[in-house]
Amino acid sequence: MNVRGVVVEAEDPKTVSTQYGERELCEVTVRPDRGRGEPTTVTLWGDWVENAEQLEPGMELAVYDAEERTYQGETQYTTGSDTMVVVEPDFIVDVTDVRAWVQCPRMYYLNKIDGLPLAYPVVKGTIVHEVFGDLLRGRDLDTAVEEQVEAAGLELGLLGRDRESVRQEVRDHASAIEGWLAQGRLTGGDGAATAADSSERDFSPAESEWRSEMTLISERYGIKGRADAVRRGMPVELKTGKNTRREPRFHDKIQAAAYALILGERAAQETSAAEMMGDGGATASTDSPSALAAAPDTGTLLYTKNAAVERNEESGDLSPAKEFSIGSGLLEFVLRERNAIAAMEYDTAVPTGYEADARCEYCFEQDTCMAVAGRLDQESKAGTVGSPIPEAEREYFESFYRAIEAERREVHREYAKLWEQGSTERADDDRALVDLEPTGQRKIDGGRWELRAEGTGATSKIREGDVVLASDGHPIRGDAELARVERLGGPPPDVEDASDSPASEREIVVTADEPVELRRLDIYPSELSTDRLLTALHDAVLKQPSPKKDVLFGRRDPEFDRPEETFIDNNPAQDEAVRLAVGAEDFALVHGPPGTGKTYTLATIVRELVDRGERVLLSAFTNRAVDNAMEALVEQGFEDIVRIGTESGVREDMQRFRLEQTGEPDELASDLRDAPVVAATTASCGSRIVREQAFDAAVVDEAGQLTEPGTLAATNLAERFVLIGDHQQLPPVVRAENELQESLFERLIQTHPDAGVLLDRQYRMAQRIQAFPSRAFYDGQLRPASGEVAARRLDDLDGVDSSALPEHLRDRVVFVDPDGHARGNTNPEEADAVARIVEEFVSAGVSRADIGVIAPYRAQVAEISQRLDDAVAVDTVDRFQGSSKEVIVVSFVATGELAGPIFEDYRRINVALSRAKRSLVLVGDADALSTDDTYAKMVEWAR
Ligand SMILES: Nc1ncnc2c1ncn2[C@@H]1O[C@H](COP(=O)(O)OP(=O)(O)OP(=O)(O)O)[C@@H](O)[C@H]1O
Repeated sequence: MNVRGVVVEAEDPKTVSTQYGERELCEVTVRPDRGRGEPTTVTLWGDWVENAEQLEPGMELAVYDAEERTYQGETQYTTGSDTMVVVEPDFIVDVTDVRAWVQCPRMYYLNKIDGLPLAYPVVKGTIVHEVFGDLLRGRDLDTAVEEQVEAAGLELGLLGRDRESVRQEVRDHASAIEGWLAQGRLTGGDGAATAADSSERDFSPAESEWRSEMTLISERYGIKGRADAVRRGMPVELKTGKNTRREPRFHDKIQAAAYALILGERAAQETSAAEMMGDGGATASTDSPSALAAAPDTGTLLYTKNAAVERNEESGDLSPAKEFSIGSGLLEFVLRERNAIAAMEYDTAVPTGYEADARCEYCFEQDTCMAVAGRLDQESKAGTVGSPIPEAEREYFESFYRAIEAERREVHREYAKLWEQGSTERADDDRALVDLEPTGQRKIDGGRWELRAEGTGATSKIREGDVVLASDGHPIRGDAELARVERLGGPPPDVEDASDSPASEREIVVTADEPVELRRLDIYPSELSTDRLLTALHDAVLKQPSPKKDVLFGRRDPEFDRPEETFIDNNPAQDEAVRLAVGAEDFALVHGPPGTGKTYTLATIVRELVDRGERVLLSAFTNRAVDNAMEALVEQGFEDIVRIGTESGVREDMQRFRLEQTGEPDELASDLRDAPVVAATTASCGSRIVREQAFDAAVVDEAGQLTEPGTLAATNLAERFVLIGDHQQLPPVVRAENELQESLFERLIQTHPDAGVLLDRQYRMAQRIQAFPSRAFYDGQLRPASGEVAARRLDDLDGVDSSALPEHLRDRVVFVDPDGHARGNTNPEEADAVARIVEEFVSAGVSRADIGVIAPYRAQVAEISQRLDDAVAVDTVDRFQGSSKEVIVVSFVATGELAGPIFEDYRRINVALSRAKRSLVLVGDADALSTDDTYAKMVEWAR
């Protein structure tokens, strides 16, 4: 029997005498059904009391395989021998965090706020893990070592390591693995070879029951992680350290046992699914194994350094592989520790080290731990050093820490949707591509797999280059692998005339470590960006010098030493912006409404800074903006740029600037170190590689779209910074509602208006088009940059004759009410009208590539796309930010009473309305729109 509910009360533990002696128990009252059900009592016995003591009203508690009894007519539950208790099951704890927590709760916390540094042991560890995966996939040892060391070229170069010595070291580690694998191949691996096992003699590892790098997510226990390998259903973990004892280290066992817990859950699910199939889809048989009983009973730790230890120096057990048995006691312990983390995180508390049996004397993190505790005024078992930072800074740290953790919970909600939502619901929510038809798979370089399938033509948030969960039907319960999306529809690159093969238009191609029957792709919720926000916050508050913090915290005004020069002679505001940016001793802010030459000004700023001998970090929220800024630099004749990014992230014409990570360490490192301009997204600024770099100035575009810690990721790396953006356009993309929604740009422009310049001349919209956005969003300060811009008309375009348009479409701004009906997030009549309007413009001579259609919802985007040629760009506002078209058609979808601002936020409507140069057509229900003040004014303007 499973019970799950919201904790109403947890009583104090009591000790009672039982037939087994004195035992502790704790009674917990929960309300099932997320707090809506009638209260019921669950009695937690023995070791589970530890978790009961951590409970607080409001937390969720799940008790699996509880025993049920009736007491005075009331049904009660109690823990029995197979029972597993989970605190806050929706909080998804990473396996490596459980391991760190068991070592020391403060270690868990420090790892979380400081991230992994660029350090040789970390890089070597990654290489050895990659080689391990390669060996499992049947690759030759020398090739694998060679290629993986090569692939880490840049990191090794930055660490001053030469390739040959690293190769040697990795080979030593890898030969331990290979030796062990070879032994496994001969004997079946469990050391108890039998005649039957000899049939396996010729199997290469790839063909035996090995899975490398298995992504495991548990809906039952709220744990996730990536097991290095799973062999015959049992976890294998690789450690690049040495261990000359017979037994694996305790916290290493914890990690393997945590995977075993999830593997047990999967095995039990598979059994019950198989049984359900067996009895024709009826109920699962009651004697299917419990998840606990189905967990593998053995784990293996591979200490690869053991093989390289000098035998005459060390005594002890030098065999690299150490097996250990996993009993239910260990699995329960792992879960209790996981629960302790979830309970502490419930109110975003900070661990002290007293929560578990931390031993500080031998801890290599002791100094850091004491310093962090001292500066943030935290309690720590290790003690503290130094004096606390100012209170305002501590408050800032704490409030952003909480905000980022709230965001993390939202990411966890995304995980939960993987099992809570059915496949259709996920597809409707744009989180998955379902009903794919597998069309083939083949092995590619490096032993990886290319998987292909035919899509249904449906769209989702999944994009090429994304890492997704590829599965045979269910991302958690089915066979699933992390995969990279290589292609999503469109003609295959090697077929010139795709019209011969219409099927290929829907072809989906992904690559993965292991083959999966490709039937479904799901968005993989990643905590990477939340992790990076935390490290940026940590670096800003704990690592930045005081003078820099003084301006950030308003203790000092930013200073300027403006040059007298003229930089841009035809636009005074832009010119002033460059002067301000070049003369900034702390920071400068450039506020650029749509089309006002932000990118042009930014490129001038970067060039001028470099001319003055400064090293510049050029950053922005999206890859697209980074590429655009680079393009503007190239147009101004500046090419000395190194671009950090993945192949799929960087635009084709900017690939030539991209820094390869693979190759000769020295060369790669100096390519990066010597570059006067390094360009990277703010997310990449938090990577191990960029986080190590230092700059004189950071120039950040799209700063209005960045959270405050997101901006800090870039500004932390430089002495001074220039933020360019517009807080009246798209705000930061965050899920939680808290201070992350306000950008640093917006905060600073409000507190230090003198440090900012408003670019007030726009080079895009005809005067008639700019009128409303200028009035509604920029206090009427926007004006056309020239008479030519103000007077823009369709007829100026080659081959266009606006008199061929129907009368009602001839004005520069028009409103069309097609009398449609919204159905959910679509409005088919409106989609018909949009398609007709687009065709009218095409008939009047406008090229399809010059027309853009914007709709508030992806469903309506899909609805309209079906009716139009691919050459017309149809998308949501977010995808249009930063671009423009000659003609823009906006579909509003909504009919009836408006529930909110349709485009989520008025800033989005500003973006939508300001993309058009010569013609803007608004398609919507005038009555519905007029129920909202802002829209009413817009309709009035457009009519
Ligand atoms: N001072 C200038 N003199 C001449 N042309 C300019 C000047 N500033 C900008 N432009 C031109 O105006 C156009 C818009 O400039 P840019 O792309 O830099 O605008 P933006 O503000 O970045 O646009 P968005 O709002 O889309 O981000 C470009 O074609 C650019 O070359």
